[in-house]
Amino acid sequence: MTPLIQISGLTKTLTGQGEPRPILSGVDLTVHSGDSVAILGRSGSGKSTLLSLIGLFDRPDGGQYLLGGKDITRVPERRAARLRSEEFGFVFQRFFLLKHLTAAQNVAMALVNGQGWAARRNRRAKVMAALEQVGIAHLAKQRPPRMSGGEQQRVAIARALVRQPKILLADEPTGALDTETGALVIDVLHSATDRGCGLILVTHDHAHANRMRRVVRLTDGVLRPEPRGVLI
Ligand SMILES: Nc1ncnc2c1ncn2[C@@H]1O[C@H](COP(=O)(O)OP(=O)(O)OP(=O)(O)O)[C@@H](O)[C@H]1O
Repeated sequence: MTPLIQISGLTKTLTGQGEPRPILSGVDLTVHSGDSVAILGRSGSGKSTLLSLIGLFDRPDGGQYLLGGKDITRVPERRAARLRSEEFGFVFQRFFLLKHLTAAQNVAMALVNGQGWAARRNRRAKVMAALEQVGIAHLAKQRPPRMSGGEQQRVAIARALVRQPKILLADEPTGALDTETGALVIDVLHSATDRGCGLILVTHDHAHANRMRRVVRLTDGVLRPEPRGVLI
């Protein structure tokens, strides 16, 4: 079966104010439908940089990136924007919810606005299904300031899932949560893979990483498999 994501020899050098810094020097990564991969690595090793390339927020300098078998290594921004919204769901450490909107309204923000009663009914059904999927349908009318951190992150995950993305990219999604709540959020993210979604999780938490099918470590600009049980 064609992999969802097939990355080979990806390179990226970042040019800030100082000298250009090679961050990725030949990353290989293949993700299939229903796969889950945790990316570990010390702070500054380039995990977020890699995720931004996978999520098409930026382009690599070299290597190849195939999405569903199609070469998107140098995709122009217009098509990248469409792919970002149609193929990917994003979850970050910060929840980025609008405080004055309810949970359901926050999730609905991710859907294209359609006019008329049928479009509204369809949108509402999708929103409720996404909230149901993350276990907080009962909080649909609640606003973020009255929700716990874990509940807010689940709203953010529902927002990422409502368009039924093929790939879920999560960058430190438990960074702002306590251990127990974080584990629950990892459960919710992982359950998306049961429906065929591919999940890439960047985390510092070894226990959370160990919940994924595969664990890799970004060191010296390349991804290496992390032996199970040697997570320190
Ligand atoms: N736009 C940029 N220009 C120059 N350097 C950058 C830029 N963005 C990030 N960097 C540097 O690139 C390196 C990799 O950053 P990145 O955020 O990808 O690491 P990370 O592994 O995600 O780190 P952390 O675990 O702390 O989030 C860091 O040293 C960072 O300071």
